[in-house]
Amino acid sequence: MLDVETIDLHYGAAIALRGVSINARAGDVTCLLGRNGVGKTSLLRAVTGVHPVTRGTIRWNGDDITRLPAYERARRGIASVPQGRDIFPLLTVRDNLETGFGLLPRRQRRIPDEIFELFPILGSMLRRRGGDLSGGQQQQLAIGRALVTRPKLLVLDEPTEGIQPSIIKDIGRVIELLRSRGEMAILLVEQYYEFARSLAQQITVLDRGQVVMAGAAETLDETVLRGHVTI
Ligand SMILES: Nc1ncnc2c1ncn2[C@@H]1O[C@H](COP(=O)(O)OP(=O)(O)OP(=O)(O)O)[C@@H](O)[C@H]1O
Repeated sequence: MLDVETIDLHYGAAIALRGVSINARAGDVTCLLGRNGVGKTSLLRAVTGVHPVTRGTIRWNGDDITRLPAYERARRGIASVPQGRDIFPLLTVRDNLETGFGLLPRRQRRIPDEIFELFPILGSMLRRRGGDLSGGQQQQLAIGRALVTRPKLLVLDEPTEGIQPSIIKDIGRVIELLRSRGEMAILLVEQYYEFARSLAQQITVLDRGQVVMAGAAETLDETVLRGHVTI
């Protein structure tokens, strides 16, 4: 279980998050919604340890991880699928998948077959360079790469951005499958409202760095929710 408690986050003197709290538990997709620039990516950076918080606490399965470096959080099972995917363009698909091996004990350093069952395209493209893949294929690779580390918290930043509808459906199916096993917490940032709504058990809405709405997806008023996320 992830517990983010009243965090602030700054870029220099500018405040990007103010008193933000959010939880994410195994078996749920927790979706973070909000317009452009409200702080969604900043919250994910705080969780993954890419950017420090200036106030508040982040706990993971009861441990205070607020000051832990990103690699130590990754080692504890927090994996990230970043916005823009960050695929290494000159490395092959296999090499991209293997970049997570450093976190794993030696005996676990193999790519689970399951990743090729979830994303068959990756199996057929293992020797291709990452940069030669389409945007949708790169997104699948980014998710596959995160799964290689056997995460317990999967953090996804706008996985549908710039992706064709058929691959969006595939990605949605994979997220739902991973969730349904009940072993993984999934924290999803999305701008594509219907996609988010169809997957989420919990929803938190940010506006100008603050939480303006939060709760179980079915309890939130659709009209108010849409009002917060549409431009
Ligand atoms: N590295 C940075 N340095 C300075 N300001 C930043 C930096 N990254 C983000 N910001 C600012 O912090 C605020 C929140 O940005 P953030 O990227 O977290 O929002 P977001 O909700 O993820 O937006 P988007 O949907 O566009 O990705 C914005 O005002 C943004 O300009």
